[in-house]
Amino acid sequence: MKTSIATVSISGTFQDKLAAIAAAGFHGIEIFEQDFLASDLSPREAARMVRDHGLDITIFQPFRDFEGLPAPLRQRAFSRAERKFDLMAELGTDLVLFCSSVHPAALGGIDRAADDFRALGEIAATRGIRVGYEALCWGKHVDDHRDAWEVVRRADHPNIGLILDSFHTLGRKIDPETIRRIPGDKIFFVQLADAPAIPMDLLYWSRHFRNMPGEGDLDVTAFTRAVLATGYDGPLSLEIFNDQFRAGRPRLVAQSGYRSLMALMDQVRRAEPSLSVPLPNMPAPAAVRAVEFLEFASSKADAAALDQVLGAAGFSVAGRHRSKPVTLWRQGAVNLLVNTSSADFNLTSWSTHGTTVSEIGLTMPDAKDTATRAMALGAQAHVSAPHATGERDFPGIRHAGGSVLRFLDAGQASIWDSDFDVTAPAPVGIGIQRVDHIAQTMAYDEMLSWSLFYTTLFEATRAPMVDVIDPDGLVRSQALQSGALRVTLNGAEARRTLAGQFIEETYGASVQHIAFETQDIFATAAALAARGFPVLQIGDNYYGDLAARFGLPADEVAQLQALNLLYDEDGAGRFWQVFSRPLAGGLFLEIVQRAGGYSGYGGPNAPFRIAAMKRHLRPAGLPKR
Ligand SMILES: O=C(O)c1ccc(O)c(O)c1
Ligand SMILES: [Mg+2]
Repeated sequence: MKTSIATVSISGTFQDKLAAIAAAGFHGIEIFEQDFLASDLSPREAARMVRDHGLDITIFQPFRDFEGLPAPLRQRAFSRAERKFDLMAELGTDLVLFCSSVHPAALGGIDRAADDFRALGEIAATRGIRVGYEALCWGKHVDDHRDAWEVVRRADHPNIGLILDSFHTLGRKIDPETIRRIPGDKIFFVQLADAPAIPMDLLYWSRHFRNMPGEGDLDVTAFTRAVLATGYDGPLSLEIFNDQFRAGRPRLVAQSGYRSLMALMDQVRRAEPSLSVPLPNMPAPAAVRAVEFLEFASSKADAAALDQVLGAAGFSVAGRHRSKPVTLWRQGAVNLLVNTSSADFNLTSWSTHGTTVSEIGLTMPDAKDTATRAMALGAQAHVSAPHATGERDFPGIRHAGGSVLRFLDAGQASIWDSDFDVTAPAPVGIGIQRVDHIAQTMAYDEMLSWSLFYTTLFEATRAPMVDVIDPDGLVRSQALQSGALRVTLNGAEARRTLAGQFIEETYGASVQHIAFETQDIFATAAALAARGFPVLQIGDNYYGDLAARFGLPADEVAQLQALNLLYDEDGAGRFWQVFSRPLAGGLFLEIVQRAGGYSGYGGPNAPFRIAAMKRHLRPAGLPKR
């Protein structure tokens, strides 16, 4: 099976696109005519450039408004087609996509269209060209793959075949099972795209909101299963029209395309084992057992401030790494590592971002399996510096903002025995028991990619995306959960938002805050205040509104206010939060309590929290910028 992606899916010049697509591991590209025309390459130069990147041209597209035209428009459409066949000869490609007509003068009738394609097939045959017909779901007369197939069937010409595009089938809610009755050898090409379930005009939805399979809400897996059940063994090609991708980083978008195709094929194979899916086996996705540790990259001088905050949050030093200047801070089941090494990856991370979360250690049912799956999905391995004797090498991959995800084994001896001298007994602490969630900040146009990263690598679920109102712009938040791991991805569209500032000031660090869980937030918050933890002060207006919204008794509101706690409820339960002020670099901490199965993240409180942080960052008395 060949993997392919349309040039329209990736931003940049023709050359940028090719470089990103080749680096991501695709076999071929669909040349979207506009992308070629906009370059100043001759067809032969373009073809050479494609070959030099080790890629094939899988198809040339689109040719519009061909079938069903009356004379003299019909003759003109044929000569237009012949000119494109000339161009294809120079490009060295033999397959072209004709999409169903939207021409105002086009006449309906399956037989009329079939006659046009049969005549075209005769011309194409003399040039060794094959023509595929695709139903655009907004086509004037043909808007359904079943009608397009009927046109192809009646054209009855070896050089005329069908092209299927998951968007046009699924976007129009056509049952993909109907594909199973089409003979596989008459399907010339297959395009894949997903899209979020937002009701809107089909054409507009298609041209702006498509995304990679797995990033949206369409059942691309069912579509692909039906396609492969026909015996089709041609390319599977991503054709994604998306405004963010057009503006995004070519390499990241191409990588997520590759990841989405691999994960899709893996899903297809697992759902329908009788299908032949020509792809090497990869281990199944697993749920995260535990967030085993978070590691901060810092320096000797910078770590002092962090140490102070961790101490005030009830953590204490429980041990040290055997061979590196890494301190283990513990409380409950939370392990925080503070690395002050002036070498290797730690130095790179700290000098790029300042004190930053450089590694997240996750305990998996089988660490090697997770790492193998990550690599099969196109992840980059993180190569560690040589280890001292006795220390183990845990597989790691590159993650957002240049950080590392490290996989540890549930079954094996613990890293705390092999790599650390754990000296102190389990510290008492102030009630923090585990990591509740990790909040990662990124540019808005990277959110879909990182969300796909989690949902394809792990057995994970994603919540609906929510909007968070920052006084200076909108931040989108996407929560994901895999077993014990909860993450929130925050996408900053505006630079002056707190999230946008964080990205700018840390040169693109990822983890903006870590939330810990306690079972008694009132006791924990009181201890924080007593220990000099830099608690974020929440404005009085918030508490007035809280009393009104939830009908809380006055003494309870007063207690929340005294401790600077934020409060929320959902259908299931109750939720309390307390935040630190932004620490140097903008990183901050949160402590939460969940009761009765509350599953959110206090979204309604975010605007108040952000406003309070901004007041803190811009203290009264300083001139406004
Ligand atoms: O939006 C379009 O016009 C368009 C063009 C070619 C395609 O393959 C397609 O799916 C859509
Ligand atoms: Mg298409």
